[in-house]
Amino acid sequence: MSDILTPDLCVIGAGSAGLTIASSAAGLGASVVLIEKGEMGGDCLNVGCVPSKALIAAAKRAHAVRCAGAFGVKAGEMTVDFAAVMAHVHGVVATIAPTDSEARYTALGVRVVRDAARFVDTRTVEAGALRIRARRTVIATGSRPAIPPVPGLAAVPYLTNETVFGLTALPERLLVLGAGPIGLELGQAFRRLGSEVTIVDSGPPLAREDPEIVAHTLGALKREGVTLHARVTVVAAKRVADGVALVIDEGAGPREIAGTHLLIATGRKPALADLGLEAAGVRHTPAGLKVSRSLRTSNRRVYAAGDAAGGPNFTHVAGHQGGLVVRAALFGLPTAFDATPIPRVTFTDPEIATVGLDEDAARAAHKTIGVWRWPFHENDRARAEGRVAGHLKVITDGRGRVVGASLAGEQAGELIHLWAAAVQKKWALTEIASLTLPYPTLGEISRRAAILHVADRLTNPWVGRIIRFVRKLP
Ligand SMILES: Cc1cc2nc3c(=O)[nH]c(=O)nc-3n(C[C@H](O)[C@H](O)[C@H](O)COP(=O)(O)OP(=O)(O)OC[C@H]3O[C@@H](n4cnc5c(N)ncnc54)[C@H](O)[C@@H]3O)c2cc1C
Ligand SMILES: NC(=O)c1ccc[n+]([C@@H]2O[C@H](COP(=O)([O-])OP(=O)(O)OC[C@H]3O[C@@H](n4cnc5c(N)ncnc54)[C@H](O)[C@@H]3O)[C@@H](O)[C@H]2O)c1
Repeated sequence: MSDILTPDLCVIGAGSAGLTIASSAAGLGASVVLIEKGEMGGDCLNVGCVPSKALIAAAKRAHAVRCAGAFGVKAGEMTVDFAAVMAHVHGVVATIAPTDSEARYTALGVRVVRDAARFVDTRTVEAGALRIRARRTVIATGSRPAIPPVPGLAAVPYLTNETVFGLTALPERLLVLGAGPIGLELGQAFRRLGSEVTIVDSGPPLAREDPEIVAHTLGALKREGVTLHARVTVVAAKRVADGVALVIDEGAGPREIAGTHLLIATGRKPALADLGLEAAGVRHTPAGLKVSRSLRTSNRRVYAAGDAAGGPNFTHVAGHQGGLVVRAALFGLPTAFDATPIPRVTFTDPEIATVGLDEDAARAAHKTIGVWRWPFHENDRARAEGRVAGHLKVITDGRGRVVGASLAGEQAGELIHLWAAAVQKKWALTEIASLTLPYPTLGEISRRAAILHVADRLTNPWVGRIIRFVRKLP
């Protein structure tokens, strides 16, 4: 007979969501069982954010060496040692791994079970020889690459984020299917490391972002030699002598583009297979789980968080949702997940960062809006660094409160922090205009955009009247 555990909380999946939930719940004194069938740390640590950003960091160094001549620095002929690049990537993963490890979570008081979990009834989860009958269970099983139904694709070798970081040799000619964050981040990184890169998408690149912002990154990719075919029909995939070919149609009939390797980056699907959701009474569709705003499933004892809950698929969203689930599951407190004020960053060069409403959504939500832009080429630090591509775009409501911001440019992922605070705390743009910020920094871009709004207000006829009145005073 199997052992039965009866904790307060059973968490399935030790990725960003599951780890946040397990550590916070254990820290609050709850008894927690955390079940993981693969690597502790999930996608982000092992095959997602961490290795991709480490690869991007190596590629950035290669690019900096190539561009050094513009600063009067001659570096000689540059070579990339791909094995050493991958050693750096795996080294970064290894340095972070102890934070997410079984040993650390056990020390925090969490019972870690290394096995596949599945529901056997509405309350009980089975993992190997164990049965866990918890007060509340959380599905934090993440997502897997969604493989599109392109004819012939199943018969050709392809990479996904789950295998690309295992490459031991630099792909000579890399085809990337999908121009979302994964396709563009990895496509640019491989190009900088020396691959020929062609990216293909059936829609627009980075469709969720503002096209005027995305344009800066697309310009950089083109200048660096990445070929992009957007809004094309992908007819088929097939094997060719030295690799793989995609048959695409851009309106003039089908034609073949070939590569030595193919990377599929066409989105994600929640990882829900073999979880016994029927036995659990957890309703779901092929698109994912049905969850309420408080992240509760159709079974009142079962919650979901992170990619498994349907996204948006970001580590900080998984962590944020984890916090909400702990509040709801342990304390019965009301919670509601709202994706709008959560920022996101695409780590291309230039980076793209966004928070809140875009211009169209703001127009739909507010009677009047303000749109304020400031370009990087007007910033002294950006000029000194030779990093002048990009601009900031800020959206305000009729009362001058910040409802959204988006930018492409150097360190956009850092610069968005101020705007995330402004959106989340409902600051007026005048508050940012009134800040005194250090010179010369990229962050001054934020204040310059905000000052435009103040200047606009100063053209108000009332301001002239006040000045004329004050003039008359002794
Ligand atoms: C290439 C790439 C780059 C990314 N870059 C970024 C980035 O820069 N910034 C960002 O915010 N986000 C990024 N993301 C997204 C981020 O990785 C995910 O949003 C995040 O990992 C989701 O966390 P999670 O806990 O929901 O799922 P996961 O991290 O996927 O964890 C789920 C865990 O559940 C386990 N599991 C599944 N089923 C079972 C089962 N039946 N029993 C036991 N265990 C199970 C899995 O093995 C896995 O370890 C990136 C993703 C990819 C693919
Ligand atoms: N910097 C980050 O935070 C970061 C980085 C990487 C991934 N992620 C997360 O992971 C998620 C998945 O990333 P992604 O880039 O795989 O997905 P995505 O959904 O963002 O983009 C997929 C792209 O593939 C295209 N596509 C889909 N089917 C296609 C087909 N049959 N033929 C051609 N093109 C097709 C879509 O039009 C889309 O542009 C992201 O949405 C994001 O949430 C985040």
